[in-house]
Amino acid sequence: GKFTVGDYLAQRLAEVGIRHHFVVPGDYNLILLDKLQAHPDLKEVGCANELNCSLAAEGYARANGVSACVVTYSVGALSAFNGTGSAYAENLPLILISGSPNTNDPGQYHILHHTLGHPDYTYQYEMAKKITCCAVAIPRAIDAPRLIDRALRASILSRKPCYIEIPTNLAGATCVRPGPVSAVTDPVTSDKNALEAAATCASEYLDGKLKPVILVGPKVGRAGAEKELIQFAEAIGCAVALQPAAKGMFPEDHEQFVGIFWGQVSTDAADSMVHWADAMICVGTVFNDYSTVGWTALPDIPLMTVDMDHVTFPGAHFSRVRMCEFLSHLATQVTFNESTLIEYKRLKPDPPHVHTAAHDDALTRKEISRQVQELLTDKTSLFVDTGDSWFNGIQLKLPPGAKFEIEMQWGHIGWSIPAAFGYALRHPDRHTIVMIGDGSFQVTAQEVSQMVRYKVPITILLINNRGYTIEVEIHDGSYNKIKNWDYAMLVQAFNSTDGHAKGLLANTAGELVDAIKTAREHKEGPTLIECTIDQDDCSRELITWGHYVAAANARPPRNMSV
Ligand SMILES: C/C(NCc1cnc(C)nc1N)=C(/S)[C@H](O)COP(=O)(O)OP(=O)(O)O
Ligand SMILES: [Mg+2]
Repeated sequence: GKFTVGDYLAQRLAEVGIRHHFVVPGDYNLILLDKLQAHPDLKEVGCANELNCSLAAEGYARANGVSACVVTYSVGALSAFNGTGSAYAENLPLILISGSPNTNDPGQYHILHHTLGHPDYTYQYEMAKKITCCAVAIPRAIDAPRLIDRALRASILSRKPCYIEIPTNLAGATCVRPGPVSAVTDPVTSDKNALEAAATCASEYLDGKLKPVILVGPKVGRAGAEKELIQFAEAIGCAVALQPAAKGMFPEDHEQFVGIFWGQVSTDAADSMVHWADAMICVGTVFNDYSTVGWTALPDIPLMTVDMDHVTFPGAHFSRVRMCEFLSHLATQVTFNESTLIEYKRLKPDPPHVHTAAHDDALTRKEISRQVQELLTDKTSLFVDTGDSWFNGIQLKLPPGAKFEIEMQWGHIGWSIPAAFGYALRHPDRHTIVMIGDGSFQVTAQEVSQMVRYKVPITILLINNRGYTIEVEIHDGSYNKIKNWDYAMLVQAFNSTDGHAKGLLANTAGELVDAIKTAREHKEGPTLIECTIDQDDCSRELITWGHYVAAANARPPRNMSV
C-alpha cells in the first residue's frame, strides 16, 4: 500500500533504535498507532494512563538511549508532559508524539472534544516548546520528513525530549520515504582546535596542583562517557568521588572510588577528600539544592568542568568539545598524580558492622538494607524512588556490573514503577529491583498491572512507614498522612483471571528472607513485598539532609521592606 506520514515516523523510530513504543490510544492518534503497529521492529506497549506512559518511556530511555511515548491530544498530552519534564531534567531523549485535530478544523472555528472549548488548538504545541529541545506540529504531509527529522536529531544530539504533533488526518496521508538515518543520528564531533586548546588549558589548570580529585556527575551516563571516564581516571590516578545522582556510573569496587560526595550525608568519607583537594575536575556534574544539601555542600576551590559538549576552567570556556572525546584525549596527556588516593587510603573508614536481625525481629530499615545488599549482583538494576529509599539506596555498595537508577533532578514520587517497567522491557537480561515508599507507590500503582500483562519479573520492595516521611523531616503537618492500602492484596487484584503478580507482606526479618526467596524464583511476573517499618524508622542521613533543605527553603525574600 501507499507509504504515509505514520510509516515515515515508524521507520525513523525503528532506525534510531526504538523497539518498544509506549501508548495510550485516543481518537486523535488511532490511525497513527496503526502505522506504528505495522512496522515489524516496533512493539506497542499499552499503559494505564499518560503520566505512567511518559514515565515508562523515561525509564526505557535510560536503558535504550532513546524512547517514544504516543498519546492523544490535550487530555493525553498534558499528563504526558510530566514524564517529558522528567526526561528534560534527567537529560533523556524521550520523543513525545501527540495526535491532534483534523487540519480542516482550525479554519472552520470548530469547537472540538478534549480541547479547552475554543477553536485555538495551538496551546499544546506552545506548552510543549517549554519542556522540550524541539517542538514541531506537522501542517501538511509534505512537511513531515523535514520536521520529524529535525525533532529527532535535536533530541538525540542534546539528550533532551522533543515533541511531534501529527493531525489525525495526516497520519495516513501519502509521504515520501526517509533518506539515510545518519542524517539524523550522526553526532557533532569536537572542534579539533577547541579540543586541543582545552587540553592545553587542562594541563595549565593541573600544573603545580598537589591534590586533584575527580567529581563525577549524572551527565557522564547520559553522554555515554563511562568508559572514557575510567580511562582518564586511571591515567591521572587520583581519587574519584561521585555525586548521588551519578551512583553506578563509575565502578564502586574500583580502587580509586572514594564514595558518594553528598555533603553531610556523604558515604565513605568522600566529603573529606573533596574538601581536601586543591584541584577539582567535575565531569558531568549538576549542583542543585538537593545534591548540595541545601547549598551547604559545594566544592570550595575553582573548578575545571567537563560537560556534555563544552569544557570550562576558571577564566576559560571551550565550546563544541564532546565529553567522551575530551576525556580520552586528556588521558593521553595528563600527568599521573595519585596523592589524593594515597591520602584516602589513610582516611578510608572501616566498613560499618552490620547487625543481622533475628528471624522474628520486627522489620527495620537497616535490616531491609542488609537483605537488599545481599540481593545485589552484576545483573541487578536497582531503582530508588524519591523518599528515604534515596538515602537507603545511596548507602548500598554496588557490585561490579550492577546498575543504579535515580531521578534526583525531577524527583517525581512514583516515577520508579513505570520507569522500571519501561527499563525492564528493554533489559529482560537484567534483574530489575525497585525500592519505593508507600506514598510514592500510591501515585503510579496502576503500572504494576502492565508488569503483569507483559510478564515482567520486577521485584518491588515497598517500604511502608505510613506516610510521607521525607516531608515529615523537612516540615511536618497533617498533610503528610496518607490512607494505608493493603498493598499485597492490591497487586494480586491486577491478576484478575490471568496474571502472575505476587503480593507478599513482611513484618519480620524472617518474613522478608522468605519473601525475597520467593521473588527471586518468580519469573512469570512482578513480586511486590510490602515491608512494614516504624514511622520514625528513617535514616539519619534523611533527617540531616531534611533540616538543611528546609533551611534553604526558608530563606527570607531579599531586601524585605518591613
Ligand atoms: C510527597 C513527597 N514529595 C513531594 C512530591 C509531590 N508530588 C510529586 C509528584 N512528587 C513529589 N516529590 C514525598 S518525597 C513523600 O515523602 C514520599 O513518601 P514515600 O514514598 O512514602 O517515601 P518516604 O516515606 O520515605 O518519604
Ligand atoms: Mg512513606
